[in-house]
Amino acid sequence: MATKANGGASSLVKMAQTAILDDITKSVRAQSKSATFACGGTLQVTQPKQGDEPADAKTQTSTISPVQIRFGDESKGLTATVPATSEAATKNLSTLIETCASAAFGRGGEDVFDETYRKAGKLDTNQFVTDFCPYTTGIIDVVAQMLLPSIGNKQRGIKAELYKLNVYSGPTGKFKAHVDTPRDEKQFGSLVVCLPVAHEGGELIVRHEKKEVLFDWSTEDSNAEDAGVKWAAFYSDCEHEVFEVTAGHRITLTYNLHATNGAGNVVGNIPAGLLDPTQLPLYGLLKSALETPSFFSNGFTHPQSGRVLAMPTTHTYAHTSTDKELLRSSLKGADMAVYEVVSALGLECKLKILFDIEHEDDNEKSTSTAYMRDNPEDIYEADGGYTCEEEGILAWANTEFSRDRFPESKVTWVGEEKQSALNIVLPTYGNEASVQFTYSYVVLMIRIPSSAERMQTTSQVQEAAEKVEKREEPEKKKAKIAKGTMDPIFQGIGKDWSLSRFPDREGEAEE
Ligand SMILES: O=C(O)CCC(=O)C(=O)O
Ligand SMILES: [Fe+2]
Repeated sequence: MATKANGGASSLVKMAQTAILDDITKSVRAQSKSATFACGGTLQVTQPKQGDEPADAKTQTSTISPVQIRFGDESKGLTATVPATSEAATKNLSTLIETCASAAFGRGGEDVFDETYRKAGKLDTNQFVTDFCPYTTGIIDVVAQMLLPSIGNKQRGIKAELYKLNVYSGPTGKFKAHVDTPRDEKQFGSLVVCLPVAHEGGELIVRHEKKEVLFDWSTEDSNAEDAGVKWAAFYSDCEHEVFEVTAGHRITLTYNLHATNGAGNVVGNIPAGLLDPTQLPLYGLLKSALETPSFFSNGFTHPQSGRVLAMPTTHTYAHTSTDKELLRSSLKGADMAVYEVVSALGLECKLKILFDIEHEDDNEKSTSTAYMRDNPEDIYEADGGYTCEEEGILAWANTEFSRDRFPESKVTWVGEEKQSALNIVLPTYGNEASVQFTYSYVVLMIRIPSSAERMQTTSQVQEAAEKVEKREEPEKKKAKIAKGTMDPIFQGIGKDWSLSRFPDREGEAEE
């Protein structure tokens, strides 16, 4: 009987445990957002000792030097250093607090001052500078990983924009429940950094659905071991509130967090002007080639005339089976340069994934063929019995094909890596099409129009440019000439290029 009772109790415990685990699993799986809508931490502050070695970039630690805030009118600037460790530092900190104007908040699209709702002081970013940097401290990397989970295998980046310095002072400093107003559609979150200054109360609470997280940064002694720089980041649309500061001063730096494409995902999405492809050495080389009439002059006798340059990439790429956009945006180094340059020159450029498959022919002789595919999963359909008799340049843009199906009259392979590129496929996928990630080289398929087509385009472009130039005022024109004296054609490896680099194989093979 006793055993049975015990058994009953233990199965009840088990049931309860299972229910809790179920809840946890559901909460995690339901939505990443509800599982992690806020995160935070502490950076310990150490006073630099004389003769200290500068921090080693490799050993990123959560320890930082005291934070400095420089403020004040021109030629009357002061520096407040926190934690304040001297009388002079405490005096400057008091001046900083006095300098802060009342902070408003938005209500119905207007800035409102209502101390029952928000009682705080503020400095705008044109009134102070600080040496605190959320990037070098590692905060931004943590936030990116916690709050901006990758889409597919695409990890986005964060632009943290310093917004205000705020002071919530005792006994009644506060900010009642609100959500932050996004300043553009890329703003996804807010970061609050609380400086080591003694205060009581002033907890930050962040709510999402029925969950809430409390950040209590109060400290009696800003030099105490558990003091330090505290931070919290959360999605802007989560309601949050700063409880009353009952004593001391709670001083914060706030940042608006914007999502960016992140390193590794920028190709094809670079904001205008940020990267100038005409400054890349390859630009001059390719531009002067295109301007040379004998460079692939006749093209291919089809309405979609021209020639395709097939350029295997110098790096391998991890890619999912479905997202072609992702593949383009993650091109790196030299491959990225090629893509940006050919796009800047108005050439069409498609990406094909390069696979190498071993076949056994009728005589059991093993051969290997490079297949170019849009989709890694297609490889399984292609393996064995694959024919592509009909395929050719007409379909280059849209269909899969194998390298050996392209006579040199249509496609020219470029790049020294091509042999090894064709031999290397890192088969991280097994024999099941369900495995999502593969690594492979990619081929940049660049369509070079015939020289006639090129000349037409150039003269159209020139005509349009001349028309614009005629309309320009003389001053503007002068400035333009002065700036443009250094033609990119004559820069970098453009100088070394010669026609002999393009043997006249084209002539032989032309149809
Ligand atoms: O100081 C804080 O913890 C939050 C401040 C805040 O919510 C804001 O500035 O919008
Ligand atoms: Fe807020």
